Amino acid sequence: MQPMTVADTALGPVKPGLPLSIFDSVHVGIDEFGLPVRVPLIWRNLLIGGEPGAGKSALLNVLVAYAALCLDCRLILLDGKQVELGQWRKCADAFVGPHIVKALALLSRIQTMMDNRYAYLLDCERRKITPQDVFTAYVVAIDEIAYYSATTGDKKQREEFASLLRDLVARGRAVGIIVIAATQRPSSDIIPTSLRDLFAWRFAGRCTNDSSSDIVLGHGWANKGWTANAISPNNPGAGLLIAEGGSPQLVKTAYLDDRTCAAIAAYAGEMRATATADRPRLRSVPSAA
Ligand SMILES: Nc1ncnc2c1ncn2[C@@H]1O[C@H](COP(=O)(O)OP(=O)(O)OP(=O)(O)O)[C@@H](O)[C@H]1O
Repeated sequence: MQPMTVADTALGPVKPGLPLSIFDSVHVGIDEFGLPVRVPLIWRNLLIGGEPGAGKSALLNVLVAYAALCLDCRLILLDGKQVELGQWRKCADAFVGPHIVKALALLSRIQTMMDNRYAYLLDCERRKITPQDVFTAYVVAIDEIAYYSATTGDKKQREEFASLLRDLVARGRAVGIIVIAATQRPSSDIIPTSLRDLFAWRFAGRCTNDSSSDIVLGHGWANKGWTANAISPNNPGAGLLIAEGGSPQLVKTAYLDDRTCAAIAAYAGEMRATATADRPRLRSVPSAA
């Protein structure tokens, strides 16, 4: 089977006739003028915050769908609810549900891989991964940070999760580890400023107040008139997107319903099985929680 192209997926424009690549920008939706909004993910991380029902998982699924169709990218999924990202589990190197011990083991392994990749780059006198590199990028998608960092397990485990996550977000970019994390609890205990500022991209779906919106976007934006609290609760998928150093932009995210996700996941799973049959995978953690 041939790798899927943009014409097949309508997920965003890349070079016609070529498979999707994580080194290209990902179509995430449209702006208030109806123009496409694209986000380059490689060498960056993305934080998604907002109240329940704001459309966080929907955006996460759009991004994971794109990544699943990229043969130059592997998937790691952590989802306390299991069903938000569960459709992509067959495309993923690892899928962890509501299991803090497995989540910690998985993040530790990724941390080791990250250190090894840096050692390799150092030996090569290089600073970051390139499209033709010996190793592929990883998208680490987490639906509900707070589940692992503030809800499940004991205090030590939650703190260890927060610390591993912070390290991956802080150091993973250059070696192709892209963290995309969502939370319905944009509060300072879950997203302290020091962690928030490590995310190059931040999307705030509707938030319950200005302060939650600022916790996702950055301090002071609400005072300047940019608050995700102003987004209608009847408009899921609408939110403010900000890139590091930029200003917020109103976006309505793309949406893939469950059937479409299932179809893309089946296609991507088959494509990956064929393409990566001879490659080692990050398989130490069993694929179900
Ligand atoms: N971009 C979109 N366009 C149209 N509808 C959307 C969009 N995003 C989300 N929705 C609708 O909103 C519903 C809730 O979205 P979603 O599950 O992504 O919210 P959430 O923020 O992840 O909620 P929770 O925090 O409770 O998991 C979806 O089932 C869908 O019907």
